[in-house]
Amino acid sequence: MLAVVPPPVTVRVPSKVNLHLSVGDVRDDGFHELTTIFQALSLTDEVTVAAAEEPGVEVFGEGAKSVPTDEGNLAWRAVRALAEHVDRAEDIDKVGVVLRKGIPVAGGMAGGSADAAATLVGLSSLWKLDLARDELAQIAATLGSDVPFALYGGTALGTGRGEELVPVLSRHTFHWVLAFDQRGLSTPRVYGELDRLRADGDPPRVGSHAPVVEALASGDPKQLALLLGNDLQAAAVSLRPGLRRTLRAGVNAGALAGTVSGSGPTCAFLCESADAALEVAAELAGAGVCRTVRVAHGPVPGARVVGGDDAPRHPTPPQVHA
Ligand SMILES: C[C@@](CO)(OP(=O)(O)O)[C@H](O)COP(=O)(O)OP(=O)(O)OC[C@H]1O[C@@H](n2ccc(N)nc2=O)[C@H](O)[C@@H]1O
Ligand SMILES: Nc1ncnc2c1ncn2[C@@H]1O[C@H](COP(=O)(O)OP(=O)(O)O)[C@@H](O)[C@H]1O
Repeated sequence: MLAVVPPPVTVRVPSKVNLHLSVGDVRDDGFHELTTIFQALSLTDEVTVAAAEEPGVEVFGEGAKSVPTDEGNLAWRAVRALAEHVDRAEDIDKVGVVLRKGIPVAGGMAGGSADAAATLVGLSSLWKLDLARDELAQIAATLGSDVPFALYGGTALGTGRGEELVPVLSRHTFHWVLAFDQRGLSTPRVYGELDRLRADGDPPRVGSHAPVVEALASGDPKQLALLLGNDLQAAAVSLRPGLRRTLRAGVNAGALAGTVSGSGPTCAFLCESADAALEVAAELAGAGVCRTVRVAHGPVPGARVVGGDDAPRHPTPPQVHA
């Protein structure tokens, strides 16, 4: 009898920007207590999970050369974690994962976390596991602090180490320009630099997240722009001083405000409209302060199946290269 091979499953998964990131004390487990507001953006990765004779991960696209393809890849860790969760560890020898990256690697936009979340969704579909998203989120949290958010997407308040999520009402669509830097920044290094800055002095801290929640409900980008804040920004700028110039250039190009995304070095600029974002992107691309510029909008949904390999592809967001 012929074995029935299930068709490959492709999952599209968003990046994120932290609209507000308040870093508290270091906990006993080495993680920092966070209060953050995530927004999922239309800059995405696509992850295909398939039954394969050769198991493993292949990576294409943005920054592919710097992504590990061994056990260090978060997508592969997701395969292992899900397989162990459903008692099918022996079956991972028949799983292949292909990553098509649009999210910059080590860019502060949670690309690796996105791939892990997409792999959980893709493999549970391939294996017809019918697991609730909340169950996947529990596995996701073991893989990284940002992984649960990539499953849900939208706009959410994250607490704990970032993995405890509550949705936040966000009216309308916000338009962003993203400036990718030449090289990535390591997340643990940026948290370490913040600890060092705080030991030496008192870098400014963002206030309460409550006004950000109100601005999101109002849907007014001008109101939100005044409130963007990130405690990790000082640390990212300390490690990569050129980011100061990038942040200035985005605002000079007409953005309402700019922020370092998470641990950086990607800078995210909030714009008044989709047209304004295209204008800011074009001007920023010409300013010579970053490697590449992209436009994106948010909020968008979390990791979701878009079909098999031959399913029609959605257009990627317009891209402007520096
Ligand atoms: C900074 C943020 C903001 O959303 O995102 P990125 O900029 O990396 O995308 C996150 O806190 C990153 O989350 P994620 O990248 O999943 O981090 P994890 O793998 O869980 O942890 C990597 C390392 O970051 C530090 N870490 C992470 C989260 C946290 N609440 N406190 C920490 O101190 C720890 O040094 C940890 O060993
Ligand atoms: N699937 C993946 N995509 C990108 N990076 C990955 C992946 N799996 C593991 N990594 C490693 O994780 C590091 C952080 O990657 P990423 O999630 O893109 O950045 P950030 O934590 O800044 O949002 C990378 O430098 C890379 O070595």
